[in-house]
Amino acid sequence: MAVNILTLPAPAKLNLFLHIIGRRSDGYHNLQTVFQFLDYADTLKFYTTDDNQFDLIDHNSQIPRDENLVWKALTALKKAYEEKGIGQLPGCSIELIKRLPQGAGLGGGSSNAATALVGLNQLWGSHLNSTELQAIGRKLGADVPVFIHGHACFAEGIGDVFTNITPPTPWYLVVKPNVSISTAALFSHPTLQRNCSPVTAENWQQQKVANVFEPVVCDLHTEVAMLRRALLEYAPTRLTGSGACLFSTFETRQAAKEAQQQVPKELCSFIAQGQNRSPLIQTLTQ
Ligand SMILES: C[C@@](CO)(OP(=O)(O)O)[C@H](O)COP(=O)(O)OP(=O)(O)OC[C@H]1O[C@@H](n2ccc(N)nc2=O)[C@H](O)[C@@H]1O
Ligand SMILES: Nc1ncnc2c1ncn2[C@@H]1O[C@H](COP(=O)(O)OP(=O)(O)O)[C@@H](O)[C@H]1O
Repeated sequence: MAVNILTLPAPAKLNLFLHIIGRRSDGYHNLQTVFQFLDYADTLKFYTTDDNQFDLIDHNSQIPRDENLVWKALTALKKAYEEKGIGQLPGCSIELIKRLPQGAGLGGGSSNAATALVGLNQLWGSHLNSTELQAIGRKLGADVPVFIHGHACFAEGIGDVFTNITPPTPWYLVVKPNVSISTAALFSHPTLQRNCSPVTAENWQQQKVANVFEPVVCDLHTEVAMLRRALLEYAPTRLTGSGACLFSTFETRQAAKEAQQQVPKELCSFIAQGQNRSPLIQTLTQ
């Protein structure tokens, strides 16, 4: 009989701002951004298996197993353990319970991958440290390392070099317009601003920062532009990552709730509080 041995959250992130400061020879872009985690998450449940095999149980994401970042993380970590000469890993089945919308700029897939790496590493004997897990995660996606890092931070490089910060923890109303956005297509869009003046971990809040994807996404999708204008009536509002989610910032949950009531019902939306540490890391260090 399969036994549940570990349950971990895979939280959403917001990019409080996002600047591109240059293009790299490998096709990636050098960014500056601030990552903050939310208390809103997918869940990964880890089970023992009777036959010592590996499996992914995924009832609602519709992603083929081989393309699922949880499966890719499991495969990559198994390989790293084998390379270290640590053989005969205990079988394990991971159940993925999704709440985060996809293609949302909330990093759901990356967060799932990071949580799988951290959880499996714990189950298999914690042979890799955070830096080693981040190196494996980076190959799965630029956004994976920050979820392993686990602290709110100012990030540079491709989004994988971190300086911890303590941003305020307001309430966010997060709204996903009904549009689908490809991160890769946006990074190669001709009108994207790629030469922002650098800011620092110390001064970004005093500078006029923005998300460079926001004007491009609003030009491509009028529904995002309209929703942004509507939300701006209630609170400061910005795109997270490459979209499509917008987030509005409130001092109280009540104020966020009142604004949520004005958002058209067909748009998926939720209220979450900003966190200075990822709920995943909080769980592991309690
Ligand atoms: C824009 C951000 C901001 O946090 O988030 P999302 O909108 O995805 O949430 C990330 O940089 C997205 O990271 P992630 O989604 O992991 O990117 P990857 O899978 O590694 O790459 C997807 C595509 O984006 C491009 N890419 C990504 C990161 C980066 N610093 N420069 C890039 O040019 C890559 O060339 C690739 O074509
Ligand atoms: N477990 C997963 N959860 C969400 N998306 C996944 C997962 N595995 C693979 N993906 C793929 O990753 C892409 C980006 O998803 P996600 O990380 O949610 O992006 P974003 O931060 O851009 O919203 C999705 O289009 C999806 O096809």
